[in-house]
Order: sequence, then structure tokens, then C-alpha cells
Amino acid sequence: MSGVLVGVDSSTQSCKVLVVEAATGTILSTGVAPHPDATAVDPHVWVEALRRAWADAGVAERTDVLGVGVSAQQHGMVAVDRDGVPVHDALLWNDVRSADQAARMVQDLGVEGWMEAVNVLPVSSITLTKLAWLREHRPDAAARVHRVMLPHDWLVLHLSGAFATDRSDASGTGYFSAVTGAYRPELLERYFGAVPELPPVLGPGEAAGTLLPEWGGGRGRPVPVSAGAGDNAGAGLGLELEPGDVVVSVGTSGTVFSRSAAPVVDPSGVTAGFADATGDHLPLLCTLNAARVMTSTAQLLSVDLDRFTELARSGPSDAHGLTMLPYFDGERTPNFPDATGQLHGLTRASFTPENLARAAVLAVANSLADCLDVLRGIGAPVERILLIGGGAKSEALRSVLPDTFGMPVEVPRAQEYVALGAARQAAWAATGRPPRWGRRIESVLEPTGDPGAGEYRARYGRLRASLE
Ligand SMILES: Nc1ncnc2c1ncn2[C@@H]1O[C@H](COP(=O)(O)OP(=O)(O)O)[C@@H](O)[C@H]1O
Ligand SMILES: O=C(CO)[C@@H](O)[C@H](O)COP(=O)(O)O
Repeated sequence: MSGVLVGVDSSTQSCKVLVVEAATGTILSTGVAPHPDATAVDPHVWVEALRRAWADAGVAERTDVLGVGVSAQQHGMVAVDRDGVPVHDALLWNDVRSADQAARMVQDLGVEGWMEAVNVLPVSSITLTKLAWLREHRPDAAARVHRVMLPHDWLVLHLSGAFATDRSDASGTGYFSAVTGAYRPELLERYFGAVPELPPVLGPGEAAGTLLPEWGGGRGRPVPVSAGAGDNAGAGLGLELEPGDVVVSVGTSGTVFSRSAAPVVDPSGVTAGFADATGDHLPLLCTLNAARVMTSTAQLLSVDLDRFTELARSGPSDAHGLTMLPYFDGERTPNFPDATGQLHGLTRASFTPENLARAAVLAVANSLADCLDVLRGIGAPVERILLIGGGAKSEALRSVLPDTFGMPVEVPRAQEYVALGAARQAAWAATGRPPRWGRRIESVLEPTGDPGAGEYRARYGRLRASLE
């Protein structure tokens, strides 16, 4: 297969574009453009960032593009009027303003009712809670809503003119069940008071449409734009995930997820029963605070990330009794939308830059370990951990994760797996089957038996429990 695929990851902090050789999966060029640091964003900003990253990756000059795929941050509410104009800024997955609506929705149907209806418990990240917020706080805007879509659907619409989505992203809305593969319009009626037009849910290898001329389409053979995916499902596709693999992704969010042929139901509702991008399921736990806990602490200490890593690795392994809860932006797992971060155990001896840096790294590791424990607790197979995301570059984090998780951690070669998965999906839509490009593991990190990791885990658990 000669030619290239274009894979897009429109994530919280930036838009990344990869040009990938179709035959091998080799990345030939990349482009990136930043997104604003906000939890409510005009969705046109994402189109402009995509244009810049697209140009940066040199896509427009190519005449050998076989297909385009888009993955993006999940859950964001893009609600538009009859003219396609957003009625409100898109509320992102990490915007917690709909926490009250979410709590009332859980009270209304009960945890069991929600797991039965959509296998997802509404927390403030879930799109339906954001629509309920819009109805309550911006009724005029809510009354003008004609269509509702997600960030990746919005970009597919701009690239191809097609209004479509896929199972993985639909499963994060709160009004679609990955178990039945159907929308639940009665939930929209109940909590939004109306059923806006929703994008048809395409199958994994289907194309939504073809690339428009303004993006370089229409110059020969039509270029398919695939159905797209939520970013975690995109990463699963990029990693060619198998049952037993567990992905730990450290980006703006921290996510822990696996692939399963059958739906996984967590009766507590803590694990979300999302779909993946292959036709399978993607049980997932997500935190609101991951890489940025480390970058904020580095900023406070006025050091760059290399120096931050040195600091975190040079003090006592349990941070000398200093414990941090990383809930800087509220939290979703555990569901503490109003929480703030905490620092406990300050003494003249413990309050040093080294201990603070280490406490921040261990806080991220422990919040991910909490998610992993939930996944283990519901019986999901955890045979192999794959560490990805921007924060996975942190040597300090890498060094504490195996002891905190109590098992080895595999680090795949550093790549943008979400965008790579989108490119793989594009190949699927273009050729009728997903290519096997393989994944290369760069290193396997083994637990060292460090008692400091265990001490920190116990202290962290006590501090977290004090918020319950
Ligand atoms: N060495 C590092 N240590 C800690 N954080 C890092 C490091 N390198 C990058 N990051 C952080 O990773 C984040 C970006 O990761 P990414 O997975 O692209 O996020 P997202 O997909 O949410 O936009 C940024 O907050 C960035 O500062
Ligand atoms: O809300 C979730 C998953 O449920 C997040 O994982 C978002 O999808 C944002 O991802 P990143 O920008 O952190 O990759």
C-alpha cells in the first residue's frame, strides 16, 4: 500500500497531526498547535489549531494522502443552532460546573439505573450533565440547540462536511449505551428537555465522508475521512491493544483502561463502560489531574522539568513524610468535583524542594494506582501495563510507578499514540481492514522493592479517606 495516512489528535492542550507511511506505520512528519488553557472553549479555536498543525505537518503539499482520521478529547459539549453556530462555548471534560446536575441525575435514577441505561455514571465530565447545566443556567441558548456533537465530530464535520460519530465517543455522552449500541433519547428528553439531532454512529472501519477541497481533497481520488474516535480509544487503536493490556496515560487527564470483548459493568459506577474503536469495549477510569500536577509544582519551584526530575529523585523515597493529594482542578476519580489539592506532613525537615517535587510525582502515581485498584477490583485482567502520554516522559514518574503499582510497567517507544490510532483507523476506512504496524516496547521498568513507595501509598490512602 503506497501513500500516507493523516492522523489527528485534538487533545486538551494541543492539536497534533501525524503523516504516517501507510505500508509501515512510520511517522514521516508531525505538526502541532496549542489550545487555550481553559475548560470552556469556542470550538472554532480547534479548527484553527488543526489548520496550523496541518500546515506544520506539510499535509497540504501532499498528493498521496489515502485517508484522514481524527481522535479528540472525549465528552466536550458542542451544541449548535440551525445555522451550525455554537450556542455556547464547548464545555470540556474537565469543566466541573455541572457537578450539581450530575449528582441530581445519580439521585434520580440511582447507580444501578445508570449502569443499566448506559453503563456510565454521570459525573460532571459526561456530556449529558453539561446539557442539563445549559438547560438550567442558559435556557435561551438551550432552546436554540439543534444539533449536539463531540469535539472529534466537530472536526470531522469541518474536514468533510459529514455529520457522524463513532461508538467510542458516543459512549462517553451519557445518552448512548455501548452495551446495546443505541442512543437513549429519553435521557436527553428527561434531563435536557428536548432531543437534538445526534450524529449517526458509524462502525469502526466506516468513512464519515471525504476530505473537502479546502483541506487538500478533491484533487484526484476522493480521500476518506474515517469515523474518528475519542482520544483514549484512539490510543488503544494506536497501541494495537489486546485483552490483558492496561494502558496508563498521563496527559492532562490520567486514564487507566483496558480492552474487553464483552461489556464490563462496575456495579459501583466508578469504571466507565465506554466502547473502543474496534467494536469491543473500553472500561476506563479517568482523573482530572495528571501531568499538570508535576508541571505546576515545577513552576512553583521555578525549575524546568529536567531539574524537577532531579529534585524528585534526590530526596528520601517517601518524601520524608510529606503527602500530596493532587486534586488541583477538583477530581473525578474519586468523584470529588469540589476538592482542592492538599499537602500534609509539613515540618521544617520535610518542607524542601526535593520532598515537594517527590510528593507531587508520588501523588500522580498514587491517583493512577487508585484507578488501577478499581480495575483490578472488578476483575479486569491486568497482565501488562503500557505507559503513554506527555507525562510519561517524566523519568521521576517512571521510576516510582512500578513500586506504586506493584508490577512492571512497559514503556512503548515515545509516539503520539492517539494520532497514530487515528491514522490506523483512516487506513481501515481507506482499505477495508486495519493494518498491523506492531508496537515497539522501549523499556520494561521493574519494581525495586522500595519500602518508601509502600509508606507513601498508605499515607496517601489515609489522606484521601479523610475527604470521604
Ligand atoms: N518530562 C515531563 N514531565 C512531566 N510532564 C511532562 C513532561 N513532558 C511533557 N509533560 C506534560 O505532558 C502534558 C502533555 O501531554 P499530552 O499527553 O500531550 O496531553 P493532552 O493529550 O492532555 O493534551 C503537558 O502538561 C506537558 O507539560
Ligand atoms: O475525559 C476523559 C476520558 O473520559 C479524558 O481522557 C479526555 O478524553 C481528555 O484527554 P487528554 O486531553 O488528557 O488526553
